[in-house]
Amino acid sequence: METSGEQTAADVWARVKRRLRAELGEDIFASWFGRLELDSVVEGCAYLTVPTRFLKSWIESHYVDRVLSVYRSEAKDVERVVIGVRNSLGRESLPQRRTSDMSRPSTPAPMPMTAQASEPKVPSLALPHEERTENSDLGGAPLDPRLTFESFIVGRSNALAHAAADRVAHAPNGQVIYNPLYLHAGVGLGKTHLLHAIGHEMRTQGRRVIYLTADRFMYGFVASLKAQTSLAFKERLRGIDLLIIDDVQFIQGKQIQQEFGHTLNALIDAGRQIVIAADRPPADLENLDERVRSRLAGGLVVEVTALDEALRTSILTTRIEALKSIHPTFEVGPNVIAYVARSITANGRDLEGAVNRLLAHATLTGSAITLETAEIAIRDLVRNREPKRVKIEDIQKLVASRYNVSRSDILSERRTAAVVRPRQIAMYLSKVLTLRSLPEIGRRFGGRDHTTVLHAVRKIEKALGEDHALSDEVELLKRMLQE
Ligand SMILES: Nc1ncnc2c1ncn2[C@@H]1O[C@H](COP(=O)(O)OP(=O)(O)OP(=O)(O)O)[C@@H](O)[C@H]1O
Repeated sequence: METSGEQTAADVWARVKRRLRAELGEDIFASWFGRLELDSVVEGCAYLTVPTRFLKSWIESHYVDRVLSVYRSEAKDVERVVIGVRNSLGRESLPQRRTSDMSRPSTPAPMPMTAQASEPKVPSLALPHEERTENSDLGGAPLDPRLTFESFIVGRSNALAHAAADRVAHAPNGQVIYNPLYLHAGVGLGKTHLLHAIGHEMRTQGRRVIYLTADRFMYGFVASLKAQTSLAFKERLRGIDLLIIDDVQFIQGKQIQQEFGHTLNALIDAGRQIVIAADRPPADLENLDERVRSRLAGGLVVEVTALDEALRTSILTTRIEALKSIHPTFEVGPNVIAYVARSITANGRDLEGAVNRLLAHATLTGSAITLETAEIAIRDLVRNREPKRVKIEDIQKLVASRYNVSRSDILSERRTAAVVRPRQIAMYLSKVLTLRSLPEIGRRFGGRDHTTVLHAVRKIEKALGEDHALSDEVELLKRMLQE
């Protein structure tokens, strides 16, 4: 049931979006804010979500101050804006596990899927009440009760990471081993799962554990700076046994990085265990200072590689078995499991989504899952994984909106610097992201000659090697176009 409070927050959010659209213009708004949604407003913090990490990092690095100031002009009590990524398949959809920890709020059992199945409810970013203690004072995020060692399936790709996590979590006499333990992997391969598992395990041993995402670390620090309690923040972190930081690649801002470095040093020197996860190895964390990178690399660095078919099959089988305790009639034959394991290769999150889609079909049709129904049920997940075809028109639109020119400027004869550079970038992106030939690209850029396109491509290639900011920018544009 909606409360009037929720309605007010939704009204404010609608006004914020209207203002952003008016201030930034339709193009920019549609490119970056069209999929930004309000999750909740808790204690002066507006939690907003977007569907991809890329959008999150883009908005954070380019627009977060703007969003906050517009928000504040509509709602004075909002002091912070935190942007999270909506889990595309929703963590809620994990099977409910029986845990001994009955004090935690139980998580809803998997929902039968309906037409909204592919866009399930966004998990709330707000902390459950039980977690609003020491953990929330430090900006800590709750641990998901479902992400435990018991529910983690070990296979070739994650055996080393699992063994290291297990050793850290079960170290005798609170010993500190591999400090920091640094896990890295692509999206959805189980890093967060292992971090939470370590956290749960150490909490059950009565150890003091703080789990922070990079956002929470940054906002925790900024908030305590504002309140002039940064010393206390550091000191309190030093009083814990285990600090877990997830998605460390998102830590940005000079002062925050420094603080992060100090915190690492202080905790490691004080013999506290640190466990970190990121989407890349320490050496590739371009945002971070060299000293911090080498500190991160100084413990044990382990990569989780892509889930192989045997592991995918085990994850699917275990999930389906777990769901059967709630939906006893849910039957999925080994041939269907094998088909799903072969088709969904990307990550654990998509496997979870596939199982939920199978459950939805089984529940809605009341019949057993066959290969044909499985194929229909997971079609969108399989299709989404095919590399996206990028259109030149989309490149032109995106680049134009990014550089505040119009698409017709890009196609025009105009030769002012404000137009030439974006045009060259758009040509370069067309060359590297599409299969079009140089003459074809030239034709689509207002009927230009192929040598003009070649010149633009070479020019941008050269500039990318010399200008890091440009190279980051172009990389972001590429990712945005390919998402
Ligand atoms: N080995 C595994 N056993 C069981 N579940 C797994 C395993 N690997 C991944 N999963 C599941 O896949 C989903 C995604 O995993 P997780 O959130 O840990 O990924 P991640 O590597 O942290 O991804 P991201 O970088 O997007 O945060 C979770 O539901 C997790 O439980």
